[in-house]
Amino acid sequence: MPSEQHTNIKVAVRVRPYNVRELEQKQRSIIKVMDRSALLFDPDEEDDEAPSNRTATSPKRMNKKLTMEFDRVFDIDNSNQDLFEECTAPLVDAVLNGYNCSVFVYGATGAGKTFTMLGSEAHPGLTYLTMQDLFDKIQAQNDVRKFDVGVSYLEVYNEHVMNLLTKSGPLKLREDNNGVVVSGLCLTPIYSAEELLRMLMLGNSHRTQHPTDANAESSRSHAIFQVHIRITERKTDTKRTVKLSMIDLAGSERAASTKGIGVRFKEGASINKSLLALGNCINKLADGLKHIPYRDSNLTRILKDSLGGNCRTLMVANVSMSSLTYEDTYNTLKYASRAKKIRTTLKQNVLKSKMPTEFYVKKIDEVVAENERLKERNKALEAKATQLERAGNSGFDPQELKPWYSKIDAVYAAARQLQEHVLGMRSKIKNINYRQTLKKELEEFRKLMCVDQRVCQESF
Ligand SMILES: Nc1ncnc2c1ncn2[C@@H]1O[C@H](COP(=O)(O)OP(=O)(O)OP(=O)(O)O)[C@@H](O)[C@H]1O
Repeated sequence: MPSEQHTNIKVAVRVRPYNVRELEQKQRSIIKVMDRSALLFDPDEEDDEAPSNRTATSPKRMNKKLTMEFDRVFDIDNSNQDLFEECTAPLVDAVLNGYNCSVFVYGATGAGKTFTMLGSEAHPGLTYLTMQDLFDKIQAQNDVRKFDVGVSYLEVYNEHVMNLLTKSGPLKLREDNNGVVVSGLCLTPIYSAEELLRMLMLGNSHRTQHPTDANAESSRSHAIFQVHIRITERKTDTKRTVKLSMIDLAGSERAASTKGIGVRFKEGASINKSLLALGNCINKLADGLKHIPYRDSNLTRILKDSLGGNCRTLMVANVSMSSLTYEDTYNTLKYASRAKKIRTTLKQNVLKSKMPTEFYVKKIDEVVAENERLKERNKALEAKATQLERAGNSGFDPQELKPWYSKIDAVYAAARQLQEHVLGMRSKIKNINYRQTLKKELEEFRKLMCVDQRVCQESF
């Protein structure tokens, strides 16, 4: 039986260094990293390492002087590699052990979410490092396990769910027994790390970006990169399906801080609406409430299983240390503190694929054998009854036969029940075989569709 454990969402905070604009404006630092897991928000003048940085334009000091604890705090000199080694490499092991995992980055525009998730050529981000590690580990286990890997890359832009890997219209979300499903989304099969990273780059190039005041290359959509892996144990044919999701959320800035107008304002409003819905879900989950309003936005519908489902989740809260982003940083840290309280339930995903049929075949053999045995016993009892009847005709008391008659009736009833059971089992087997045939055909069809799509993609 797969075991079940409860665990809290892990929250890491990453502080980014000053950018040129912040340096030019000589802003004071509103974050002081205390140690590996604590920071001081809005420190006192004497805690402030650069008091001379204060200018007349600096926002008024609020003196919150809040000490906040997280699972890990990464300071300005920590690299993407540091985050990978401490936070996402353990998730790769968990995925290969059959647990769904999610990583999402949260923070204001320009706070370093995309830098953390995607990085650059010189500083590869978490997605790149994690995928590389995943494929290295897959390669190392190839002798004992077979891996089928498929990826999808979606963006939620103005509440529309778009496929970043193929050019198609908005996709619809629907719910089934396995959770929220994106209708018409076809996974792209992947056979190597290079191919996977190519898909990632292709998706990134399709992502909606526009400059804002705070970030020249601001991502205006939420991006969800998912790797679906079917792991087959070569020895036992036991299968597990697991999912690793890497989510780069759009900036959580207040609409006013980016001064958007027209289309940009609509974007900002939509981003804020979905992040507000995310905040509501985080608050309710942290309070342990039963009803969580996932349906309030497409983003929260997609993140449902990462937040409240069967998933090991890591949230990276990105913040800048500059007082220019005082409110946004404070809000991000408040969100992150709330998220730390969310508990998820972890179950190892195990799907026994061939077992049920074998199991039922064995069971039917047992039932048929039992039926034969009862028939024999029945025959013997009938013969005995006839004998007794004859004996009764020769002066035997018929009352003595009564218990034998009821025994015979009971045997008949048991035999009838077993026969019904056998019929039931046979129809179950038929159903299973039929379902398996359909599944195979569906997989073939999907593969064909994927090949078609890739051919189309390549020819564009
Ligand atoms: N830790 C860091 N070290 C060095 N540079 C960084 C770091 N974090 C972010 N930057 C730089 O800051 C700028 C903004 O970062 P990024 O695009 O990642 O922000 P973002 O949070 O994704 O913003 P948006 O929500 O607008 O997309 C980029 O030029 C990026 O290279």
